[in-house]
Amino acid sequence: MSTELKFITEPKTAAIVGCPFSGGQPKPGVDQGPIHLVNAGLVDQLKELGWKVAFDGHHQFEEVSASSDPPIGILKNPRLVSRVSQAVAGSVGAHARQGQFPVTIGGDHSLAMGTISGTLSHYPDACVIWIDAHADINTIETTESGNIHGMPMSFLLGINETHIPEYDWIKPILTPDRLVYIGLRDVDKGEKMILKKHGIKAFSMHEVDKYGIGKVVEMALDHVNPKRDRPVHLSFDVDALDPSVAPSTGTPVRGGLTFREGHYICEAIHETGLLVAFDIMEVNPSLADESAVAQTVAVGCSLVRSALGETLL
Ligand SMILES: NC(=[NH2+])NCCC[C@H](N)C(=O)O
Ligand SMILES: [Mn+2]
Ligand SMILES: [Mn+2]
Repeated sequence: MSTELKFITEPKTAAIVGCPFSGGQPKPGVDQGPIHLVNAGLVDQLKELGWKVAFDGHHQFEEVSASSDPPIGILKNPRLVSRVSQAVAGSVGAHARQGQFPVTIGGDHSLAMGTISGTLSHYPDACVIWIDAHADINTIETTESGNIHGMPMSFLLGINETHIPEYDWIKPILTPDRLVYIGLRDVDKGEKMILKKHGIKAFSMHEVDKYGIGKVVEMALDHVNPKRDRPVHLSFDVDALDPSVAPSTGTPVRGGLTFREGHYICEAIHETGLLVAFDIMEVNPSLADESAVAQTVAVGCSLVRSALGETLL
């Protein structure tokens, strides 16, 4: 491994948190993402990098019947999404407390309510670097789709005006200055207003084009981690990558990160030594043909390896 991750205890252990879950959005298949990533050899690849790997199967989430989970406002599967993320928060938090490095594989991005809550339960001053085509910060008031995978940040920041008791378990301790985005290019009108109102820093594809990815990652770190002392949670939605690089995902948007730009982000953040958790989300193996699926799964695995210290030389 190139750099030591300073918050992680020896012998370095990566805990795979497999989350076969699709309830935060309507397209079936994204729940199969984690199974494909593990079947592609992710565990052995991380061992090859020098990690001990803890993986004892994918999460088995409780079932919540559709009839007992009617929409709240227009939010779909609100109780199910909440309970699943609460369970994930428990696992991620437990691994973090043991000094392990949780690698959460989704599943849709609503799961980040769980992963980030878990990280913050052990590292309350952690910052979040969110790599995505989307801001996923819609509130109960602004969401047009009602898909909760477009909303996790609003719950984590505590900026919803409407109170939904089911989500009371989320402690909104993340502050807007400890969140930064890279890769945005499909941001809803309401989300743009939220980003402005709270002064949340975002590097869209425009800034990636303008400054180059090296400078953008440096500026992003300077913003959320000026003294380079805060633990970093990196949440990576594969749709941040261009659809030519990662085609098998539910909400692809053209004009995305190249293969190298995506990997560079993971490598550079690993190099800080501050990384404490990584999510790879929104791989949907039932979208696109077989070779496109294999390509997307392979990219998912290689992003995880980069975040865990794989270097080119
Ligand atoms: N995790 C994702 N892929 N999110 C896509 C969100 C799309 C849209 N902004 C919505 O709120 O529905
Ligand atoms: Mn996205
Ligand atoms: Mn996302």
